[in-house]
Amino acid sequence: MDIKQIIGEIVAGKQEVGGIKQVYYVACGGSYGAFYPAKTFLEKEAKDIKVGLYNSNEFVHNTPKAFGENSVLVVASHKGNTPETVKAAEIGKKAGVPVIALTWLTDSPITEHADYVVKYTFGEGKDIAGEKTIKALLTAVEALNQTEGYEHYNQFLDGVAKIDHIVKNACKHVAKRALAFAKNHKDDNVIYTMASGAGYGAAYMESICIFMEMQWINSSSIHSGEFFHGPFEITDAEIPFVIQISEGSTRPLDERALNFLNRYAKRVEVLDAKDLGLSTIDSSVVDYFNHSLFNNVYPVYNQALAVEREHPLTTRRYMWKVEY
Ligand SMILES: O=P(O)(O)OC[C@H]1O[C@](O)(CO)[C@@H](O)[C@@H]1O
Repeated sequence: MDIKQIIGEIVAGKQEVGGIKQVYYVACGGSYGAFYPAKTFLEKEAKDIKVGLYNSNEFVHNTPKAFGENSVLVVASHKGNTPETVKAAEIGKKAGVPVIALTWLTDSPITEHADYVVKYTFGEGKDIAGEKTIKALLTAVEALNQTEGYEHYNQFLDGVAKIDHIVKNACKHVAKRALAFAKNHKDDNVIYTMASGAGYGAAYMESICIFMEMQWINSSSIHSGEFFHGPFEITDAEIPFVIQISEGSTRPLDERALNFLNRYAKRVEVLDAKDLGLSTIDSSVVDYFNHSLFNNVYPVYNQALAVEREHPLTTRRYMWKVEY
């Protein structure tokens, strides 16, 4: 069953009780970040459907009161075995809420508590349109289109059809810059990321899953709009930033932050979605494709950084090794 059919079945099943009123996205770490575009999509485009994005353990211990007969729960876990995400799915299943599980390993614990299991693409040469981020977005787009209606549905599907090509070209485009970045930053003990809008999740993932988890470099993902409300005080010629300049409605926030960095910082890596080819996607929907672009361009930098620092991306000292 594809996502359109899954949502169709859920919508039909909820007709008697008043339809879908809330969609909850629940996951941890990289999977949590991948839900960011779906969350921002429903926040902005839906009039009647409410959306929640939760860390799994927060959802388990602080379950929203509205979670119930009008809800849909979408969980994601790459290997399907993160205990708090499995628990969140179990809570959904027990409450009779339809649970959609996005996972790469379909033979995993999370699938025991899922009504619908959706496998996504992953790894070398993957189809970007089949990734977790786009699958999650499609649950949001279908939920909206099949209830309130979504005027830019066709433009969105056209964006899905274009994203793989755009991302693969962009990765080639940054290859040289990524090598230079890796050389320039190999000895840094802090690198900040900055972003806004639907693409913010990519900056969050780069900070927590790559710089902190996989490279043991201090980091924080600063929201471009929030930069001027505290973080900008740490700016100087030595402090490194990676800034995402998004395409779409929040671009002015990113440009304002970049203008400031251009005056007071010296070590700024600019990832501009416009330069990277995202503008071929219709402006009515382009916001929601920033994440897929940035999140797939970062690995070109990450591989180069890992080689230069002689610190493989697979190295962990605590994760999956000790009790936590
Ligand atoms: O539940 P998932 O998606 O398998 O995530 C497990 C782990 O993978 C990461 O997303 C990346 O290693 C971590 O943040 C997280 O703890």
